[in-house]
Amino acid sequence: MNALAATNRNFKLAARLLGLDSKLEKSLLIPFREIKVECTIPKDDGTLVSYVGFRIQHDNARGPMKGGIRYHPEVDPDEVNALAQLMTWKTAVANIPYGGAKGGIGCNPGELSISELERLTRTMAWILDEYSKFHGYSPAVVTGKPIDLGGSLGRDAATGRGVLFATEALLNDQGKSIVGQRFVIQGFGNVGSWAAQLIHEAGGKVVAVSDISGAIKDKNGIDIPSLIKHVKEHKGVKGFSGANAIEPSSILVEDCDILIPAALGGVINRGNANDIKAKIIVEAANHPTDPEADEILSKKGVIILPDIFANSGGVTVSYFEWVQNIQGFMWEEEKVNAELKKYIQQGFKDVKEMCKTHNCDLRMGAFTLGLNRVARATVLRGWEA
Ligand SMILES: NC(=O)C1=CN([C@@H]2O[C@H](COP(=O)(O)OP(=O)(O)OC[C@H]3O[C@@H](n4cnc5c(N)ncnc54)[C@H](OP(=O)(O)O)[C@@H]3O)[C@@H](O)[C@H]2O)C=CC1
Ligand SMILES: O=C(O)CCC(=O)C(=O)O
Repeated sequence: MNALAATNRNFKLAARLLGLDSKLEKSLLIPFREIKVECTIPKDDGTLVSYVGFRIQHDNARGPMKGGIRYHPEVDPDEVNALAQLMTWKTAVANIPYGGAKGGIGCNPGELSISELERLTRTMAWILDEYSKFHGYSPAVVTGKPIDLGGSLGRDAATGRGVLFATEALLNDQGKSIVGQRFVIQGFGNVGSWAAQLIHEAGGKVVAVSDISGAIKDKNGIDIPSLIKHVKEHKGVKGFSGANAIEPSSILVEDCDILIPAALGGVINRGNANDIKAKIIVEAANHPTDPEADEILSKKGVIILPDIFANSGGVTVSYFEWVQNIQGFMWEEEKVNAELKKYIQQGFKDVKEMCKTHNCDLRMGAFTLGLNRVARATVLRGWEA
């Protein structure tokens, strides 16, 4: 099932649980605005190359439409649409004053030089610069900026740290702690590597990890600081001497207590769901689990902390960055992390409350929470059937 069909299905299930008015339901599903552009840029060798880009703004009932940009050769409008919609529910679950949006550019960023990348998009600092050329210096218009240009301390680690806090909230609810839990992590980029490092520091055992270069395993727990050093030097987990190489395709079905997909969408599907051994899945990636897999995993008793809650640490600290820019006052990293913890703990309580009210799993708890908040804001702003 493609990302949009899967997201729409979850949306419709949640709308039914909430008993949402059918016209309101339809209006919440349709994106506010979809933009497609062709970016033609000169390559470093002087030839011209064209890339397609999308920006989908899904909903602004609760505030400005917020969301990142995905650079991937196979990015398509349906996927960006699904990701934009997920941002609307995610910002509502996190209870931050934003709507949802997402961008996508059909390119392989690894194949572009720094100057080609700047010509194509301009990254966060370049976006700030471009906007400021026309409107005056405006740091709050973009988040994820370098610290020197008004970025927030703690933003780099925020999604991984949020994953840790979300996992702790669930384990505490079960009367357990992170100490000694065995984790498998797919993806060792920004989110996966920070999650691994923070879980390791908190006493969890990361027993297997993968990235595009390969996969490694040590059932006694991988030394994550040494692995991070290795990845910096060798550009991937492959060849790390402190663990054994395993088949990358087996990463999701490795023996563990908690599985963290932190790479791509759609990786947990009916092809592998039956073989998953984890008792808990924490969705650090966006939409890693297909609805068919959701059903299989639910029958197996696997608990899933859904993406729109589990990976909300990133956009929450982006919100803190925006707040700091507007205040003109930079917070200490301890404050950023402490505030993030409060938001994630409150989010978990709110999701659980919806699970109780609607007798549903955590994914539907999060979807009903997000939808309900956006629906309320829409009606309060004067929506008429
Ligand atoms: N960054 C953020 O703040 C947020 C990110 N997310 C989501 O988290 C996920 C990861 O994002 P992020 O860490 O920022 O991205 P990165 O690009 O930094 O990292 C992605 C990681 O996944 C690896 N990877 C790619 N393909 C595969 C594959 N087939 N098998 C195993 N590993 C693979 C990459 O390997 P390699 O490096 O070798 O290419 C890399 O280690 C995405 O779904 C993103 O949407 C969600 C919320 C916020
Ligand atoms: O920090 C941001 O605003 C981007 C967050 C995002 O794109 C996501 O949560 O998927």
